[in-house]
Amino acid sequence: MSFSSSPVVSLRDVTIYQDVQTVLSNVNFDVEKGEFVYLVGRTGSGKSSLLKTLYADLPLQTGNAAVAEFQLGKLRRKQVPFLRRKLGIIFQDFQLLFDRTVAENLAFVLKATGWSDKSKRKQRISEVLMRVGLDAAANKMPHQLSGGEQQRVVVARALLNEPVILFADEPTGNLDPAVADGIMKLFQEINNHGTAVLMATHNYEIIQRYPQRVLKCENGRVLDSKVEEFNLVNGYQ
Ligand SMILES: Nc1ncnc2c1ncn2[C@@H]1O[C@H](COP(=O)(O)OP(=O)(O)OP(=O)(O)O)[C@@H](O)[C@H]1O
Repeated sequence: MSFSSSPVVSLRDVTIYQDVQTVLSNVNFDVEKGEFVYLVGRTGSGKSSLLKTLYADLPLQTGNAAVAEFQLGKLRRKQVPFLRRKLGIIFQDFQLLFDRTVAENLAFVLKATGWSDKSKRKQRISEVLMRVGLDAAANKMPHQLSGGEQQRVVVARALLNEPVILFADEPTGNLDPAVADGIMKLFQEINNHGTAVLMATHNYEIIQRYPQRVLKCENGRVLDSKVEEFNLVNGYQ
């Protein structure tokens, strides 16, 4: 049995590309188990490209990176679903299936990730919906829910397989401040239960209200508040 304490994310001398364009270079950082880290930077600075590389949507071409104990440089296409099962991924646009109920949206993911027992699926769906405060919404269609409630369903979906880390790209982007705050509280609670979070955001107020370590994409580099001081304020446009 192994009780590994290796970081959930570890990058060494990584270059992030979009096609042949270099977006970020010399990227070096770790995210430890249970850590909460923000990712900031102006629009186009490379936040989404970095996240996409971490969940193997963009290939790792240069440097070494490990995520949830998978070496990204050596990852074959057929291994990608196994990596993704260890991750929770949350986008700004909700990407729910609008022709299915909330429970069916969640069941779809469970079936695709090997949950063959129907009663276990049902049980897990009710657990995650309870966790995000939406246990009464299982049989509703997504369009019957508010934007904030839809985002909670997305968070519930990301929690289905008990991920070691949540990657969230602007999860509060389209939400009004009070609803965004509710989503942040949910993230904090999930983090307090041991899931690491790496969250890209343009929302300076949220970082002020819930201060955590910050990684900042700037001029093709990633700065880390853990190792150096930098100006936070100009990373949000
Ligand atoms: N699919 C793509 N094909 C080619 N270039 C892309 C693609 N997506 C992004 N880029 C380019 O890569 C660079 C980084 O973009 P990225 O989306 O990672 O930035 P970001 O920091 O997430 O921006 P935003 O805050 O606006 O989401 C930009 O120059 C962008 O134009």
